[in-house]
Amino acid sequence: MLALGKLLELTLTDHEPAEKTQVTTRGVRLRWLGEGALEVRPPEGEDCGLDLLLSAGIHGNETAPIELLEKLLHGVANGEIRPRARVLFLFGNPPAIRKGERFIEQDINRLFNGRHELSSGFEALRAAELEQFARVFFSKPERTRLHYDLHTAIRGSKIEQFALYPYKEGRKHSRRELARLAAAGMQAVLLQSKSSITFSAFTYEQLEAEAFTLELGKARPFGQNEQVNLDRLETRLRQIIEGNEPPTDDTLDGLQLFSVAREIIKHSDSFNLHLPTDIENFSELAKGYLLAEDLAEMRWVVEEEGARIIFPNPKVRNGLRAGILIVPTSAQLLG
Ligand SMILES: O=C(O)CCC(=O)N[C@@H](CCC(=O)O)C(=O)O
Ligand SMILES: [Zn+2]
Repeated sequence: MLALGKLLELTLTDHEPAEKTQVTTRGVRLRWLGEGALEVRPPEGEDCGLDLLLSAGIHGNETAPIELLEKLLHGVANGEIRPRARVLFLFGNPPAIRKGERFIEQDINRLFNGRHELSSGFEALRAAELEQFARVFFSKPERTRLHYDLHTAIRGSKIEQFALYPYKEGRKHSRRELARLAAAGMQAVLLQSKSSITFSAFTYEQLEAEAFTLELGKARPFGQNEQVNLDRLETRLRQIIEGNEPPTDDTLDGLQLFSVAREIIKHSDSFNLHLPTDIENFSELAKGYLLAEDLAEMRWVVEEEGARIIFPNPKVRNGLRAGILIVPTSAQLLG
């Protein structure tokens, strides 16, 4: 296999390859762009016109998605996968991956869409660099742009695999993309209704990509991911990369759709979240339930019918989201 196919090894050992570009026997070009960043270009004449950004390790302890990207990249580098799409592989936070931790100083997935300019430190610089990798990659005109940012969650989930679909004023969520996600094994999609500061929100809002955060199971260390079944996603990604994806029907049967009712923001150190520490994502909360309290007698009481909670986390920094209250929605407004 070409040495550049071992991007994870290079990243884990903090090693810069001597040779930055390598070409497979099939004429596929691999180019190392910087730490944790590798571009794959299909041979001239075989390009199907898709630019696919695959990122993982935005949170360093979420290893199953990193292992999946490593497997796909090995397939490309040893000639088993024949890419017809341009692909950018990104490992988001290499120092955090090396330490097996979510982040070093601060959550990099709260520093996109310009937020890094208001901050400092390693993660702020890396967020700016990731934005630049993505901006350059998606700068070619008249091509289709797709970004999957792969994650696993801190806690277990009643719905194991799901996507978060960013929001941009005036832009409709695509039914075709939802069908593609269902075919890739996603069981639910959360349709966002406001701008955000995550990596997928950046590529969706600023670079005109179709972009998603994919949550694929529970975060565990490298080599301990047998319970995270990524077979359907892997199959679909291979097909997308090879440009031989079977057509999807647009019925969205079996795909549960949710919208955001409210984001729970932690305002102060007095924030108190009234949920068991082991509560699973998508747990239902009854109307009238006192979900959280903060200073100045601020109370978060559930008012919505069918409300569920995802990503509850009282340990986030003040000013950040400490959970999302979601409700079921319909496919009516899809484009
Ligand atoms: O398990 C958790 O609480 C967080 C899992 C995670 O990292 N989720 C992403 C979602 C990004 C998005 O909202 O699109 C995150 O919180 O960054
Ligand atoms: Zn994550």
